[in-house]
Amino acid sequence: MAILEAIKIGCQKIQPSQTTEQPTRWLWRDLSFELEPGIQLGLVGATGTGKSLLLRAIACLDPLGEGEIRYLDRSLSAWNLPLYRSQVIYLHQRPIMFEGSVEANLKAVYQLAVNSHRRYDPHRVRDLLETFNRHPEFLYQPAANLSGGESQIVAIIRSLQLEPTLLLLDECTASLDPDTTQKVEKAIASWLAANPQRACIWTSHDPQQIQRVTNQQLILSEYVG
Ligand SMILES: Nc1ncnc2c1ncn2[C@@H]1O[C@H](COP(=O)(O)OP(=O)(O)OP(=O)(O)O)[C@@H](O)[C@H]1O
Repeated sequence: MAILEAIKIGCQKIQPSQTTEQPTRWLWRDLSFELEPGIQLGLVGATGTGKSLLLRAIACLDPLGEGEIRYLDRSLSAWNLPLYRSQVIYLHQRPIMFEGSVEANLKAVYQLAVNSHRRYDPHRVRDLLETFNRHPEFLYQPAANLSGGESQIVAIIRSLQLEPTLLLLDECTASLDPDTTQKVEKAIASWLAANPQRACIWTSHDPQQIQRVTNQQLILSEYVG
């Protein structure tokens, strides 16, 4: 069974002004695809073709104009949203950090009701820190002082510790050097290999990265209708 299925989905482009009479323009339309377990799917398309928007629609952060997305054979509208979001995690290029230390940021997600059955696992976090060559003292750094790249690392660890089923990686290595980027790619590959029911979707402005990490690609192009 596919983890995710998109059926004839479409998203309208936001019009510059609500008052002027303009024909509806679609970023993408009639888009259908399936994501099978074990797949790393690359979303490919020029700037502004709606790659982030598609990831955000899958994460239920932006509405679709038409069509349906199904996760584990159930329409997104039928899912309990917090439960869905505990399994399907969207990683933004510029992650939001909460106040407090790195460790406080990693622990904060367990305060959400949907994660209340899970426990913060310091051993798992230590292993993840090692993956990124970070000393355990990194946990005590104030999150407000982190660089863009360090914030991305914390956001990736924050997500991976929750063992999601589907990761939506929106240019998640954009602020990282090549060595750290490689470490992220390895961490994602290990997470994927640990459970055959997992999958992820990448967007990246680096075509070589898309070639390197993904085994399927979906090309988005402007809808001409
Ligand atoms: N909620 C929304 N509904 C419709 N259109 C949107 C919405 N949010 C942003 N847009 C517009 O959709 C277009 C695509 O934006 P998006 O960020 O998804 O592109 P992208 O392919 O990820 O671009 P890039 O490669 O630059 O990251 C932009 O013109 C943006 O203004």
